[in-house]
Amino acid sequence: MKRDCSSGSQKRSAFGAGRIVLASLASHGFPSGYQDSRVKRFLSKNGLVILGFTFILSLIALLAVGLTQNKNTPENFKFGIVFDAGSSHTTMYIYKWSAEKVNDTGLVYEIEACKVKGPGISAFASNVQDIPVYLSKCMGRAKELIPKYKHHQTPVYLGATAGMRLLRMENEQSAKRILASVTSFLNSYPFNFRDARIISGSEEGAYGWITINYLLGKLQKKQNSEDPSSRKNESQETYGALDLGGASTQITFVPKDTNISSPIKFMQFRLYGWNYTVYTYSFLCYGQDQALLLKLAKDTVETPSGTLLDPCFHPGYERMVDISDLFNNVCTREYKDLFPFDKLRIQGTGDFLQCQERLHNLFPTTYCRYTSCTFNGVFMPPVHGEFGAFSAYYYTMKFLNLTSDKVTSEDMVIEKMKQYCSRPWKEVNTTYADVKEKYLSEYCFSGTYVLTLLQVYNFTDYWKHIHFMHKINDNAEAGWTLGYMLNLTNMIPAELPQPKPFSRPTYISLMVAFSLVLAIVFILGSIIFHKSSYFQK
Ligand SMILES: Nc1ccn([C@@H]2O[C@H](COP(=O)(O)OP(=O)(O)OP(=O)(O)O)[C@@H](O)[C@H]2O)c(=O)n1
Ligand SMILES: [Ca+2]
Repeated sequence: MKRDCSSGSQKRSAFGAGRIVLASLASHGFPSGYQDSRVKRFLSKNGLVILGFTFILSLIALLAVGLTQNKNTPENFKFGIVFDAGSSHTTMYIYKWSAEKVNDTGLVYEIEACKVKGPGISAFASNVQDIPVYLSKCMGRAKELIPKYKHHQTPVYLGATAGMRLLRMENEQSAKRILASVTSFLNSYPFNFRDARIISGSEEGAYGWITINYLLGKLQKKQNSEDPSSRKNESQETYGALDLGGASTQITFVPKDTNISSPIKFMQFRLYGWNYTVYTYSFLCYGQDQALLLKLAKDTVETPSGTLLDPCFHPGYERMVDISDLFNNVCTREYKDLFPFDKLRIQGTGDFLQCQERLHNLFPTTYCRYTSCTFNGVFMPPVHGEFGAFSAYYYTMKFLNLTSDKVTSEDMVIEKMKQYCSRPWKEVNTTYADVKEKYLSEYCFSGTYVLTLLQVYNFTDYWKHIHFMHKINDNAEAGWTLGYMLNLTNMIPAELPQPKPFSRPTYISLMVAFSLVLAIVFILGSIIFHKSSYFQK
């Protein structure tokens, strides 16, 4: 009882302002008790209406603020341009990604692969003045595809590979002049030009490895695995990378035993919170164009006659090669000799087994100072894991219809090659009239070369672990360029990005739920207060 009285008086005193209103109404001639109860009723009725109204308004405002803050605003995209200045040709890649999701993996898309018309950039040693015309078409394409207001913040890189490495060995000044001309031309565009340089063979191998594992989601998948032992799980393991160019070839993979003593320093990467120990090696002169020159040079030295019967070309195929072109090259220089002819006539015989025998001569494997070697006495740990084979590995095997996962053994490839090489050139040429003659005439050679190289690497009983690939998951082409850009723009963090505690829908739901609870508590409190003060009255 005592408690009730005291609470009633407290509540009445809280309405002190109401008393002043009552006093003024009383002075207008109403009996004060009557006026007091009417005003109280008015307040308790309309107070509830006002409170309810305010509650609905607040709820709408809260929802509006939450949704506006979190609504799907048009994504803010970023772009990056990388020129792959290879030995046989140059391609400009444009990549696009969402600025908000910069550190996630698999989110960068290749939106353009512009093939520069003409030879590789190293062919411009004596005509650097033609470089602007050479590159301008693809740069025009970049201006078209990237919104103007993004130009100044779009980085542009040019990386030159084995063709320029060979030119630098031959004539460093020429290589410098080419890069200077490229730099000044690319600098004249409104983009954010970063640099034009010759990348090393190890970089080429490592960035190719990063590219395919990024696109295959092998780096990010580990993010979801809390248990480090699950790294042993095959699906979590990285893919090795096999890249075959015109002038060099790279092999890169995480060896099974990373503790073996190695004369070559393994590369160490920390990506998304995991350490990787990676073996990579680049064989200069073992790209498929240089390997063909190497083979022809050796053949010419061994049987010096103006005509070469060549089992690596189709029967009926003929080609003339300048002796000066054949030997005026860093890769073949050691075979240079005086010949009584200045042109070599090649006549195809189309014999796969003989071709393979000759190609094996390019890979001396007897000499090895280490626990295991590949060829030329180069250390290489045993191949391990799955492999992605791209660039000329892919072009060649794709043409020969050998990229399917159903091709599970080397024998299947051998059978196909035997049959393909023996086909007369005339028939091949008419069947594939739409294929560039330079490529078409060499698929017997290059198919045999791919097979031989993989045998030398010891893939003979391991064929089913090779996956020939070009565009991965429709995102981007396999190659070193994407990995190069991801690295230079710091898009692959060393540590795992910290996830947000709540997803957006959870965040909004929690905000609404707690606001509702607050509002209900407030309304209930008000009702209880009004009721009790009313009854007390
Ligand atoms: N559709 C195609 C395209 C290219 N090629 C061959 O593939 C090789 C070049 O491969 P690529 O990866 O383009 O080499 P580059 O990058 O130019 O050379 P490198 O990496 O050695 O600098 C060349 O021998 C070319 O004839 C092919 O056989 N079929
Ligand atoms: Ca290449």
